Amino acid sequence: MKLIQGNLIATDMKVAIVASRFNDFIVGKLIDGAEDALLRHGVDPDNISLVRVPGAFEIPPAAKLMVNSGAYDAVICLGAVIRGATTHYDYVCSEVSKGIAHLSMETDTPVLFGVVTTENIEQAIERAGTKAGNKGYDTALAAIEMVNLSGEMKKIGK
Ligand SMILES: Nc1c(NC[C@H](O)[C@H](O)[C@H](O)CO)[nH]c(=O)[nH]c1=O
Ligand SMILES: CC(=O)[C@@H](O)COP(=O)(O)O
Repeated sequence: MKLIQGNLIATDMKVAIVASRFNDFIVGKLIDGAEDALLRHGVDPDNISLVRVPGAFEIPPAAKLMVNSGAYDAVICLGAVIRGATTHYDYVCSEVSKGIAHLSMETDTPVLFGVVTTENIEQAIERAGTKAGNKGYDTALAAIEMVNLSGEMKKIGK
């Protein structure tokens, strides 16, 4: 059986991070985690661009602009949506996940979903560098793997 998978080699990668400011106490930690993963896997700091948007709802349109620039090997989307007292949470989560998923399907550029969606602030803190790890780090690793995998899949049939 021929296994096709991506390595974690990132030395020549150009990466865009699109991160929302809402709940920045959490999102800032996700950005730190993503930057840590990228730098420790060899990405040049000058090849990382950070775009800040107001809230998670604004991530998909900003990510689309970064994809369409053609300047990046991957686009990492980071945010923190924490349930409040109304159904607003459900609509924001639904549209952000749908928007990022749709974008990832309409482009060959890997677009990664690093938006934590939690019932409360404690769950968000756990996923921003404490007992449940850092979802920003995890998402950046997935970006590196997908860029490598994309390169491998382009060799198929050649
Ligand atoms: N409640 C949260 C929001 N709400 C704001 C929206 O994302 C959007 O910016 C606004 O509706 C204007 O279009 N955003 C988050 O990222 N996290 C939340 O918990
Ligand atoms: C995820 C949200 O939009 C939420 O934080 C908004 O809070 P609320 O539902 O209390 O207005």
